[in-house]
Amino acid sequence: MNTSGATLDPDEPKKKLTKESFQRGLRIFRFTLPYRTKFVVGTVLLTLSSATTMAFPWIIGKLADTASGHPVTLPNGTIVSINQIALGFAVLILLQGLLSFGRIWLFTQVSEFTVRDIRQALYKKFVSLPIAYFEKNRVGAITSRITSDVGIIQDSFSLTLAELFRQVMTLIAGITFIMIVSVKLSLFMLMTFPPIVVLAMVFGKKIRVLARTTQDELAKTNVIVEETLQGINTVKAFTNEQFETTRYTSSLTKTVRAALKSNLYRGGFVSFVIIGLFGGIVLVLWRAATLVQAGQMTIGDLTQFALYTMFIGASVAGLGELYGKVQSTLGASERILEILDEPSEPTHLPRVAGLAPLSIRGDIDYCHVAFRYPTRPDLPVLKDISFDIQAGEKIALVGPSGAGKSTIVQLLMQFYDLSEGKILIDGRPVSQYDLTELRRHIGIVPQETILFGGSIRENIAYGKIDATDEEISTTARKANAWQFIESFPEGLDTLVGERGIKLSGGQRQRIAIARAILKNPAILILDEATSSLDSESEKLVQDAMDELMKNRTSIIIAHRLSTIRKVDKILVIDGGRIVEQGTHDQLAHNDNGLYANLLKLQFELS
Ligand SMILES: Nc1ncnc2c1ncn2[C@@H]1O[C@H](COP(=O)(O)OP(=O)(O)OP(=O)(O)O)[C@@H](O)[C@H]1O
Repeated sequence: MNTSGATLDPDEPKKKLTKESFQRGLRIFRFTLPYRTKFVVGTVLLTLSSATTMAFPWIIGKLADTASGHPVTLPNGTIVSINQIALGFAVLILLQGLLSFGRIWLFTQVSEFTVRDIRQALYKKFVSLPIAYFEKNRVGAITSRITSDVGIIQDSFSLTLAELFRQVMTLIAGITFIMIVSVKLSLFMLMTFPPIVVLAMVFGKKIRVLARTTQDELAKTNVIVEETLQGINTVKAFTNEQFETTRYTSSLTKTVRAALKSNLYRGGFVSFVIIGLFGGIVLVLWRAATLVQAGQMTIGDLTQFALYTMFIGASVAGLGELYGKVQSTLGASERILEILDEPSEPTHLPRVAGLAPLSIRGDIDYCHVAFRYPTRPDLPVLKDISFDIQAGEKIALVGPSGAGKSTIVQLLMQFYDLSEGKILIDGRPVSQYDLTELRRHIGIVPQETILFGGSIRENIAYGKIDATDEEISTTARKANAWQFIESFPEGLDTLVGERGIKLSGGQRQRIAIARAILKNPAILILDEATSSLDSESEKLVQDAMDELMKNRTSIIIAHRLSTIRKVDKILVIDGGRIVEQGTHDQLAHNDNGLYANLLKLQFELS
């Protein structure tokens, strides 16, 4: 392991090779089933090409014998000349080239198609997992499943498997051949192997531990880069460039120290392999030479023996490396399968055939709802929340930060299961609705509008994927967005930049409103932005929201109390409970009430 980071996987300890992990890991092979014909033909080609390679030392031996006066005689008595052997050799090499090409082409196809299918299955699984899953797992760790883990599987289908197969074949065939050539010499040679293998395993283990330390250190340096670049404004605002550079440098130094230590052992290992392996070969050759001298072996046999011994040596060394790769592959495949086995949300995408489209009036009823987030089970966020909204009514949730307002509306979307109580829509518990159908009828304008990196047109059409241009422009007008869209030279085709950074906050909000208008939901959730806009944008956004709320059941999470004077009912939330409810006028006159206090506070602030 060097510091290139190419094999960086900080969270992923390699799996121990056990029977269970092997069996579990092999389940990834079900993805190759559709391409099994290609896989089988590829394996046949691989077998043949390995067999041709194994014939090389044999032919070279025969050439040496013919040259030294021991020609090959066919069963019918014909003597084979050097030219004929060389011609046969050339044909074999040609064949080997063609077989290798076929094998690589077929295995590449199998690996590319399989990996595409695994990525597809993973992505489909990601988007269908419940929100709670993403809160329990870091997004970086999840995305590395679809990138680095799948990459490891790809390597293993295109290279590792073939290599493993070839090395094992080489080892078996090599040992068989040298046994045929000279049993005595083979036993002598094989005796030198066990000590080398045992020492190599001890070395290998130490190197793995050190390589992992290097990976961990490297991961830490990457975290610093990521953190500081994401928060570059904060770094600059606090003039901490020098501090961060020093922090990064000291982390880099640790990485380099770890990498050097790891590579010291690695270098030692390589020189040990060279000395051990080649030393062994020299020892065997010395023994073989004495046998030739004593007339117990021909020069051809000696040549064959030496070449097969080198093949065996190379395959033993190769298998050591492959062992590590097989471990990584099994680990990666287990992690991928773990995600694929996660239970999805019970959505029905696309729509179930024959299911009548759901129509919703928009009556909402919260009955004694209590809730704790799955990631923080000891913190009751909502306690006994009960209220009802008639279809078409508008209600506002107000209260201090962290009171539980956003949580209340998230539960309506069924992003989490309730801890206690129930929520009814049109008199039916939300849990009984088809999740996809239900969410189709709920629109949301979130506090922080996240736009996707495409054009304004695509971002508005996110509310209705098949919307026509006509519908998009009408909607943009209703959302008070048309004016600024028109002022851009590229109009609807203007690209909004990553997460919409090329637009102002007010413009982003109006796009989000347009999106929601296009979706045309029966129930609407408006999570008011906390950051205030200038009064002109504020008015534009407010008017757009009013347009959006027409004829829909609307829940507004309000931060600016001035915007909710006209709503039918205000619920004041504090500490996960409804502490007051009523119209603006009723609550404003309750002098000791929280609402009246909040109102006073905002008045003073403004
Ligand atoms: N995904 C989450 N996992 C765990 N706890 C959460 C999660 N989201 C919110 N909380 C906690 O739940 C409580 C209520 O949060 P919520 O976002 O509902 O408050 P809010 O009233 O909407 O606040 P604000 O006005 O600041 O948006 C807070 O204590 C918060 O820390």
